[in-house]
Amino acid sequence: MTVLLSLRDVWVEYGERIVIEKLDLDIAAGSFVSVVGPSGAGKSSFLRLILGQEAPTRGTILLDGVPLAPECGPDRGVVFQRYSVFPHLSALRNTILGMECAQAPFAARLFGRARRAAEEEAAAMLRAVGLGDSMHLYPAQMSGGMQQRLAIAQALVKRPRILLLDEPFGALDPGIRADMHALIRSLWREYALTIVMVTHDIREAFTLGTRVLALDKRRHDPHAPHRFGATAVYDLPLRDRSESEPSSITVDAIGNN
Ligand SMILES: Nc1ncnc2c1ncn2[C@@H]1O[C@H](COP(=O)(O)OP(=O)(O)OP(=O)(O)O)[C@@H](O)[C@H]1O
Repeated sequence: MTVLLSLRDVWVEYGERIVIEKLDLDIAAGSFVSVVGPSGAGKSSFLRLILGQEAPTRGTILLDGVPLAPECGPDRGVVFQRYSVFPHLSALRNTILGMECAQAPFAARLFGRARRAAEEEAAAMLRAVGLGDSMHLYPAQMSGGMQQRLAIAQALVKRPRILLLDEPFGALDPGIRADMHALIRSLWREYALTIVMVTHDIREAFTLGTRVLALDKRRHDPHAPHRFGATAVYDLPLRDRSESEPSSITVDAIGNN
C-alpha cells in the first residue's frame, strides 16, 4: 500500500482539555476511510487536522512523507453537512469560484482563455455530479441533495487528492442519501480519490468505507472528564479498493444509530 497520510503520536489539547491523544495512523492512497464515534469524540477535530485548519499540539502529520502545510491547500477538499455554497452565485459560478480561489488566490477572478477553460471544466464537473441541467440555477432554487452535489463539485473541481466529508449526507432524506452514496462511490473511483468521511450512521460507514475507524476515549476519569482524549479504539479494514461492491459485513450485528 502507498501511504498518503501519516499521523504520528498526534495530540489535540485545549488548555487542560485533551480532545485527541496518541493517534497513530497511516492512511493509504485510494482508501475510503469512514470515521465514527460518539458525539464530542473529536471526529471533526480530526478532519480539521487533516485539512490543516488546526495544528496538532503534539506529534506530526505527514502528507506524502512531508509535514502537512499549516494552511488548507488545493490537495485537500472538504464538504460539510450544511451547504457551504454561496447563495448569490449560480451553480456554475459557485463551481468556477472554487477554481478561481485555487488558481488566482488574490484576485479570485480569472480572465480570457483561463476563464473559458475554467468554465468548461466547471461545467464538466457539474455534469459529473448530475447537475448538467441545473448550471444556471441559484442554491435557493435547488433541493438539499442538489446543493450537496454542488458542494461536492466545488470541492472536486480543484482536483484534490484527499476529499474530506463531514457528515455530508446527514441532512438528506434516505432516498436522496442512497443516490448520493452511489455518486460518491463513482466519483471516488473515477477521480482516484482518497476519502475521509465522518458519519454518525454506522450503516453508511460500512457501506461506503474500505476501512472504518472508531474514535473514542480508552480511559475515563469520572472526576476529570477532560483528562483523557479520544484515540482510534477500532480500526477495521473492510475491503480492497478493487472490490466493487460493499461486503455484507455484519452491520446489523453492530447496529445502526
Ligand atoms: N476551540 C475549542 N476549544 C475548546 N474545546 C473545543 C474546541 N473545539 C472543539 N472542542 C471540544 O473538543 C471536543 C471534540 O469536538 P469535535 O467537534 O471534534 O467532536 P465530534 O466528535 O465531531 O462531535 P459531534 O459528533 O457532536 O460533531 C468537544 O468536546 C468540543 O467541545
